[in-house]
Amino acid sequence: MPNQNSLSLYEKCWYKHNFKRVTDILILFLLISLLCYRIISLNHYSFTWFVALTCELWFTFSWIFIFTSQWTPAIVKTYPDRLLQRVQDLPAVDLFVTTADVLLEPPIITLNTVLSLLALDYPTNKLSCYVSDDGCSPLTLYSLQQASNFAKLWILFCKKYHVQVRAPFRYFCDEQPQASTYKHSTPEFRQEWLEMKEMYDDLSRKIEEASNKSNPWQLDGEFAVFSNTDRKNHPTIIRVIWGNKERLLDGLPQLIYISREKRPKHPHHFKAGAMNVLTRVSGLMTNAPFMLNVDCDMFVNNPNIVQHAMCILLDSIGEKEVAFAQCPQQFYGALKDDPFGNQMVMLFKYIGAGIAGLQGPFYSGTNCFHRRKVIYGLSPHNIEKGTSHFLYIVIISVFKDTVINQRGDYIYVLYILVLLADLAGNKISEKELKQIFGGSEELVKSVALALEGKSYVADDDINVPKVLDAATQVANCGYEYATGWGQQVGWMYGSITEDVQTGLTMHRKGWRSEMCTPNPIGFTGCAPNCLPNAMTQQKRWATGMVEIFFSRHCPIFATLFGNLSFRMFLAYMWIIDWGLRPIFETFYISLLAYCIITNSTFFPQGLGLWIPVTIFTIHMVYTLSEYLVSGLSIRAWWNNQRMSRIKMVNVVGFLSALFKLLRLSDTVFEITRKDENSSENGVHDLNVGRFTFNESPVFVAGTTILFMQLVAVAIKLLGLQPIKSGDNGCGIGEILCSVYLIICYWPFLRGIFEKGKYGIPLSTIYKSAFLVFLFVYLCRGSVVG
Ligand SMILES: O=c1ccn([C@@H]2O[C@H](COP(=O)(O)OP(=O)(O)O[C@H]3O[C@H](CO)[C@@H](O)[C@H](O)[C@H]3O)[C@@H](O)[C@H]2O)c(=O)[nH]1
Ligand SMILES: [Mn+2]
Repeated sequence: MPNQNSLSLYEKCWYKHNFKRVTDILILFLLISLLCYRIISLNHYSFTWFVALTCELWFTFSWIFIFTSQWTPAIVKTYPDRLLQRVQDLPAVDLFVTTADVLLEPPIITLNTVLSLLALDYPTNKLSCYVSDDGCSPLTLYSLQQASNFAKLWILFCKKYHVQVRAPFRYFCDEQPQASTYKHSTPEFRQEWLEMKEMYDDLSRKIEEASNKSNPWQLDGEFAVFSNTDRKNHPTIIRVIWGNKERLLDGLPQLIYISREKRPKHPHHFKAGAMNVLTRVSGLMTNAPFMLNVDCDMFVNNPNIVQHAMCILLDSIGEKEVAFAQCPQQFYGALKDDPFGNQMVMLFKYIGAGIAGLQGPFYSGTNCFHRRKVIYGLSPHNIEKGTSHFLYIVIISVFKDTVINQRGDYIYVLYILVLLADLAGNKISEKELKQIFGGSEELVKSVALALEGKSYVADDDINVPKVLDAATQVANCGYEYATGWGQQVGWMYGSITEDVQTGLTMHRKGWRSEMCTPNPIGFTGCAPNCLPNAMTQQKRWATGMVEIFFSRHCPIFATLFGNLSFRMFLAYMWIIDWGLRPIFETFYISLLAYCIITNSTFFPQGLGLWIPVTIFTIHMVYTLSEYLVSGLSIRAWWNNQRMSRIKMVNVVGFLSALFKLLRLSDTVFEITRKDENSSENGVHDLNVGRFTFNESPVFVAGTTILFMQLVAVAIKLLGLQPIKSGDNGCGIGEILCSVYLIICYWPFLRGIFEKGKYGIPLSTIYKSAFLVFLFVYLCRGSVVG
């Protein structure tokens, strides 16, 4: 029997989906045939054929991104029992929670997430929880203070009865304790259960009352700092809600509230900015070598999740190669049959596992365990970086003016410093550290120690003026000026999908990442539960991806000049394609309507028509079979098919990134609304899952597509198409596709005739009608012309 100490703490197993591979290759083959067909039938050459060829070329690329991403899926198995045998003294972990708006993210949700973190099955003296409040709300601070009183008893209760879900609102959502799920269903347990539930109800009532209090909130005593503050204009506020000076094993993990300074005209970089402040403040207070970050709605679903993640990060190989351990995102209270296509079950199952089998999962912004030193810019030791980094320096020098932002020269110097330091074996002098990490002596000291893998604690008691002053300094908005934060170190700036971009910089340096998927899964949160929220989230992602593609973080550079593996590059292109593909889809869909309106054709003729028909049929049948095999319904499959059409025309995301690139406007991080009981109140509601609309431009795009197809089909039915001599008029293929799109957009069609939130606003209808009028006019013009 092998020695326990020689066994690895986690294992990664690759597996094959043979049937999937065959289907994927078949589709690729058909796509390439279609391209060949286009090219050899150049005698049809026209503008429409050129547009069709370009779009189909892109769709083929898209397919390559997808199928290479899911070609070699892998699964990771972790062994926490081996970890506990081997590691006597578990490392400290700083827990970060971000919240930004008390209306969209009710404090009761944040509080539940915090409670679930405080109750983790991990030595409590090793945990410190930092809550960043970009909303600067006294209500959030108040809720956390109230929570800390409740937390002591809650933690005891959870540990005593091995509660799995430690977010009380989920645990108590049943009126009765579910006896079957607890071994300890004794009278004593039932009694304690009732007491805890009562206490939690009290707590939530208190917070609800405080939320409903008329404005302004009573700002006296401890809350006086919040008077005269605006969420966009206020000083730094840091409160140690619970310090654990003695570092008692059975105490409460430390709990710290931070609202970073905000001033108008100062860039705040949304979540990335908040994460960097959390990193610096925690660097001064606890400086744990590992950090977990979660969105305010992502509560712990497996109390042993830290041990599982540590198996990956402390493993002898993982230690040298793995930058972060990412837990998947799963959602509670899922609506039946996934009407808005945002549960992403299949996506995680196939592509998620596939990418995990490459250089590792993307960092997805939440549920992720990071190594502090990697966040501080360290590269893996065992990667040969000599030549590629030298090349990188040369390239950066050549493209300095175009690739690097306005603070060009300064950032450039920093770049070279970091790269040279990398080459010289990761030794950076204190002066250079100061240039990169900013002017705080204490922070620089703690960074130097963190980079060497040593811990640093300013003071046992974090609640003393010395520590708080230093922490306030690094949370102020001027601190980052002319430093490397957001450029070389910390969470990266420049894209509103800071997560993908930050993960990419790590992969570029040659780090790997691993998926951490114990059973039960580590975290659960809430997915958008109405169409406008789902579309806004999609739009944000699309924008962020385009921002990354057109920046110096573009994966093409990362694979050419960095250590991003080629297949990982294709995987990144798969996600970036969320932002690029809508453009091609929109052109393709418009082409369809154009051909019907002008009585022309862009589909292949004769036998060639079978190519797209076969691609479509195989794809539909195969995806359906995947859904059924995974135990999902036909309805769920259809909803996802439909939503992928509806979301893909979300060109608005692309356009807002384009406007930013052209410096016409700036992008905004629109926060996703979180609801405490997204499912419960919907179970008996027949309207749950029904499409609702608002004035958002994303609906103008959808309504325009629908009108376009309706007009096209009407023109065909009414025989208003121009007469064409010869046989190259519009055929059945175009009509069928158009009808298919109308079926996908059926909820929009209903929305035109509905009132209130179920109806598409008149202003949207007018805008779309105008656009379609223009489109038809131009189409007709092109025929006459
Ligand atoms: O200025 C801001 C904006 C957002 N947030 C926080 O960032 C988190 C993510 O926002 P959310 O609206 O929940 O984003 P999601 O739609 O869930 O987006 C996903 O994608 C984002 C990037 O677009 C990542 O940042 C998220 O972690 C990831 O869950 C939340 O906790 C917010 O409180 C801030 O702290 N400051
Ligand atoms: Mn979120």
